[in-house]
Amino acid sequence: MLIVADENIPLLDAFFQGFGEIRRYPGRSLDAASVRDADILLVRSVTKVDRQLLEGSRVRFVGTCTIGTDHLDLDYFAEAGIRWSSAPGCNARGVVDYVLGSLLTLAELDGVALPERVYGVVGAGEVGGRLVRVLHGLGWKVLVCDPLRQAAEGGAYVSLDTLLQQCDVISLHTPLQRGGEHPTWHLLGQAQLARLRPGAWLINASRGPVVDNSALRELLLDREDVHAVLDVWEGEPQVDLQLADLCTLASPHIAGYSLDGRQRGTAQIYQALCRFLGVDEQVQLADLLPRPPLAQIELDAAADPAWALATLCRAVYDPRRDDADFRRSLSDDPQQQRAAFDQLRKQYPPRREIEGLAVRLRGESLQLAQLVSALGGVLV
Ligand SMILES: NC(=O)c1ccc[n+]([C@@H]2O[C@H](COP(=O)([O-])OP(=O)(O)OC[C@H]3O[C@@H](n4cnc5c(N)ncnc54)[C@H](O)[C@@H]3O)[C@@H](O)[C@H]2O)c1
Ligand SMILES: O=C(O)[C@H](O)[C@H](O)COP(=O)(O)O
Repeated sequence: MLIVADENIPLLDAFFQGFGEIRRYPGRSLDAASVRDADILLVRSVTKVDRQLLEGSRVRFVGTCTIGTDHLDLDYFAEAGIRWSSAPGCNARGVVDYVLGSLLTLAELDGVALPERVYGVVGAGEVGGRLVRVLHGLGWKVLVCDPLRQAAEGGAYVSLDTLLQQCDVISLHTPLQRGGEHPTWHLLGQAQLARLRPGAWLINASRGPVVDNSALRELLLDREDVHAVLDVWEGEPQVDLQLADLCTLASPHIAGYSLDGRQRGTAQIYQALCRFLGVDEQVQLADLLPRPPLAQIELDAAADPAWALATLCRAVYDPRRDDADFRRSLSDDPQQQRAAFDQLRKQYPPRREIEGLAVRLRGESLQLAQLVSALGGVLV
């Protein structure tokens, strides 16, 4: 069996070598010739997998080691009888950690207390749902907009208009949908952006085109009170340099790039492939994932909760490093800029997740215990 795979999928050998030959390619250069003889195709988000790529090939199964599926032509897969799998939720926690780290930075810049802000989460699936649970656990006020879940479940969801009107922080977690009943392409266009509250913070770690990037650039030129955090970009790896400059935090689509999340993505596709082939799983992620470098944190029960929150989050991950690396990489030469975007992602340093962080409390503090549990930490 021949497996053709994006070279940036971690643990390819560990999970897939038992199935046959693995041929690796840079994801952006995968073409019809490289996949023609493949039985199995394993990709990341940078490869458009459609009729043009697959027609005439032997590919029977496509696995994308990502949450997003907007790069897959699922209608074509159905027509051609090609089975597929994504990796739902694999790196959702990494995105939550990115949002938390961004909030901490924005709060310091604006001199505001995070519990006093009203949070708006757009899209409450794997990522947004986890974020809502963390924010609720911290006792902060959260409004959620998810018309699909609202229609399916009812409950306390609000419209995007209400969210924009009432929330100081807007965090976007929808898939990229160009059509259908609830399209998300330019969900935040000029009209919606103009409704951002004074001093609003906008975070987009979903897909670039969910926000009209030109409209956001114009807004930021006009509204110094607004902070934007962008991890994803319209047209990436090409980035609007002026927009990047106007963003308070900017990064090259790495919000979900925790080591755990990336390796989980591979593991989930391995499991899906085993199901497709009807074979038993031989490899377990738990045997491969290294121990986190931060073994444990000890907090005194008298610690200030705001300080404890920042300390716990930043001990694990601080997006300011990614912002700094990204800004250093930006170049007026478009080719160089695109290459640097991909390079930063390819060489992304190991980063772990806050969930599971072991925390010892010296003394008793219900407030700190609740904070640790809201973050997904484990009290030891
Ligand atoms: N930046 C990154 O590194 C990174 C990492 C992981 C996921 N993502 C992206 O984040 C997004 C969310 O991922 P997820 O795993 O939570 O997806 P998901 O499918 O689990 O959840 C998406 C939610 O959005 C809702 N939704 C759909 N259309 C909507 C609309 N018009 N308005 C409001 N809500 C709407 C859906 O009902 C669903 O509950 C995706 O675009 C994914 O590709 C980015
Ligand atoms: O969809 C996802 O899972 C994320 O956006 C993920 O971070 C994409 O990573 P990539 O496939 O571009 O390496």
